[in-house]
Amino acid sequence: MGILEIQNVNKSFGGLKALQNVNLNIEEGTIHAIIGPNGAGKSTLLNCFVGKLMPDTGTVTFDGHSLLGKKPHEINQIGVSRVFQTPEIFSDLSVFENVMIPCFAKRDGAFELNALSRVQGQSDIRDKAEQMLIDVNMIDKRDMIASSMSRGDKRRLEMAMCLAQDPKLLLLDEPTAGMARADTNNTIELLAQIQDKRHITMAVIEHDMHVVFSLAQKISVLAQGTVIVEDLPENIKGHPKVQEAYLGTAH
Ligand SMILES: Nc1ncnc2c1ncn2[C@@H]1O[C@H](COP(=O)(O)OP(=O)(O)OP(=O)(O)O)[C@@H](O)[C@H]1O
Repeated sequence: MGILEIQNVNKSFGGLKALQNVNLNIEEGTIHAIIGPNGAGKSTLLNCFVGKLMPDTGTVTFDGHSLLGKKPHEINQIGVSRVFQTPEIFSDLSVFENVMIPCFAKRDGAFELNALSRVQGQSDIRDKAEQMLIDVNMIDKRDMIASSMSRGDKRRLEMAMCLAQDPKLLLLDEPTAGMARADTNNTIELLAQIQDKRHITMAVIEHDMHVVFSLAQKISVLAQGTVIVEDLPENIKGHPKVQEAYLGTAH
């Protein structure tokens, strides 16, 4: 039994079959990479996990709950958080203020912009925000303004904001896209550290094979809307079907 189970998912856009009979199981506590050439259907699949797209047929079940028909915020509340290519942070706020926002939202079920002004005395929120920053090794940067940080540090901050929601599953959509090598390595280290410490399940869509093979414990390869291979990383590299899928589309 996986924490996320996808069965027989199909999705077409007009005459284009973007997903065809997709089956995928993500085991609890693992990092599972979803790879494949451009246009293979990776983002379409991810969008079916977060309530952005409704499959035409099939089921998507997370921790025993069907995700189909649920709104993105409802999916988030049952424990699924998504990390985008560009870190989603509040640029004008400090690192610490950024992390307090999801702490309030988790505690109160919603966040009001004026909540930050009445943070004095809210020691539970402050303690939690501090812990999140310690967990991502950013406590020394708590007073920095978010916009002034490197891409890798912005990613680190965004991860602290995600962790504040106490997710059971993190969906990462090309988390190192456009990063310099140093920031990419920094992000790999961070994700490995988080998984090691918190055993959060992660599904990662990624083109950078250095990232994929550094992190993934299981890899599903999508091509033309179908999962062509699902296996351990050591069996993926030389797999003839994978090589065929990537021929001419090397990244
Ligand atoms: N909203 C849409 N309307 C029409 N076609 C779409 C839509 N979204 C995706 N597609 C098509 O579905 C197919 C799969 O696209 P998708 O973005 O899921 O692939 P991908 O594997 O994420 O690609 P990439 O690695 O380039 O991001 C592509 O042919 C794409 O053009």
